[in-house]
Amino acid sequence: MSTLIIATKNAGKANDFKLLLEPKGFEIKTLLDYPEIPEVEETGYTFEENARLKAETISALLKAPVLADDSGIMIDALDGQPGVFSARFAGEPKSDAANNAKVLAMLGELEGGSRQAHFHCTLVLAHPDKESLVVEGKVTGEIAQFPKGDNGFGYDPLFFYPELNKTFGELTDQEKNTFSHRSEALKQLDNLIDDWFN
Ligand SMILES: O=P(O)(O)OP(=O)(O)OP(=O)(O)OC[C@H]1O[C@@H](n2cnc3c(O)ncnc32)[C@H](O)[C@@H]1O
Ligand SMILES: [Mg+2]
Repeated sequence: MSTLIIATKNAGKANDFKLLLEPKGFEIKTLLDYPEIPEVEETGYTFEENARLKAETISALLKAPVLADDSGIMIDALDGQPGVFSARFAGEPKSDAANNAKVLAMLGELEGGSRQAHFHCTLVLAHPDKESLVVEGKVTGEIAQFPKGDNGFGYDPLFFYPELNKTFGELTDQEKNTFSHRSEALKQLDNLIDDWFN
């Protein structure tokens, strides 16, 4: 079985990756299993720059294959904000509740059609001796008028997905991992990963 280290400390993402990759035969570890690894500063201005920073830095340190995810939510009415700054949109310390409250306050009374948004995910798979692989995925929806559902993490309770008439916070793990930006990106990676590993 191949071990794959995910360069994340986000328990919600870690859960998504375990559900998506363990059935494919990978043993998944995350930075929660390597507390000695220092924080990688996300100094990039694009998802790809940040995902590369996380994957390539940790892969060099651990001398092992490492997958990193940089993701976020982009809201049309806010010119794509919070985007790359999604994790800390409402400042430090990072708080999902404060981020969601800030988004709702900024959108105010805007109606459904004007609340379009999408989640974006860039994945970078790095190896000390190989060119990194880069893939991406997205999913489109709307920002709900108020948070709904306790599942998932981050902006999931605000992200209304019209196809299922539910927010991502109301989806089961399996539903989220069928339709999410992360699963879209992993489908792209799936076509490439076997060749890359061998
Ligand atoms: O960098 P790592 O350690 O992976 O964890 P992070 O939470 O800081 O992750 P990012 O830098 O990629 O920031 C992504 C933010 O975008 C939001 N986000 C990304 N994917 C999401 C998802 O599937 N559901 C809800 N919110 C999501 C959430 O607020 C994340 O904190
Ligand atoms: Mg981060």
